[in-house]
Amino acid sequence: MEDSCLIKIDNLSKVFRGKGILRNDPEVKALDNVSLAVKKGEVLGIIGESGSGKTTLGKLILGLLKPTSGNISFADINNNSTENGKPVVQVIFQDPYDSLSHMMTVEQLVAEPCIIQNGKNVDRSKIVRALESVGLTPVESFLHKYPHTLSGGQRQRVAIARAIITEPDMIIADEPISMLDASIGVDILNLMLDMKEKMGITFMFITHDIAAAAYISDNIAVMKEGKIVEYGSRKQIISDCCHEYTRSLLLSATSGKITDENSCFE
Ligand SMILES: Nc1ncnc2c1ncn2[C@@H]1O[C@H](COP(=O)(O)OP(=O)(O)OP(=O)(O)O)[C@@H](O)[C@H]1O
Repeated sequence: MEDSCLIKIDNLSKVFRGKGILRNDPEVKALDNVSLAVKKGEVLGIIGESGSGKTTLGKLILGLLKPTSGNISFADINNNSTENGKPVVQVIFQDPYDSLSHMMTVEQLVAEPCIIQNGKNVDRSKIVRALESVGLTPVESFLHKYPHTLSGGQRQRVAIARAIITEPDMIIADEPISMLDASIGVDILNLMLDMKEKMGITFMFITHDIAAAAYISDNIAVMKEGKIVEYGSRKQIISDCCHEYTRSLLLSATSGKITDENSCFE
């Protein structure tokens, strides 16, 4: 694996077997021979319509699903946060209300991933730092709150604080802004960019919204029916895409308003 590479995916396929009592529902080939490299420190946008296999790809990287065939290799990171030298990969989901326990305070929610990872309590200062980094300040006013008392954007910030407290090498953000108002969504994208710059975190940004992908990504992979149909730098995908499907996503998303100058959200 090249030094610049954090994760290398080779010929990865995932077939979901038929469900139903007799397992006679048709098989679904959710991922079809996908090869892709995630580079250290980049934001890699994964875009495609519903059902194109984006979430399945994320779940395979996270180890939540087993591939039908193919291989995922991880760079040897040798940091202190893992025993096996593999990069720490965390996830942020679409619906922060669903992914956060309603019975836990913000302090407990942010501490939990560290307790699971290390089996011991977390320094309060670490929780405070994580909340500060995601802009939930003054921290004291958030520590004892429950998720239902927070706005959607604040809940997503708690979800991000939960991810960063484990000092991840990479975060898979699966449609993290699709349930938020546009301006709050841009704040979350800017927060992710900030974390990339300041903490060196690599992001895989899964979205059906090519405008959001264009705003934040260094490179973009376009998925259709389980395959990557086009891959390139943000500039190549926005200004010089080759595939008809990418062109149709660009047109339908913005009526042609996306440019290579990050202007889609301005
Ligand atoms: N556990 C499962 N069992 C059977 N089929 C599944 C399962 N998970 C996903 N699929 C199917 O695999 C295909 C890809 O799904 P996936 O969720 O990866 O797509 P997606 O691009 O993330 O879509 P969305 O944006 O709607 O989440 C779809 O046809 C979906 O119905």
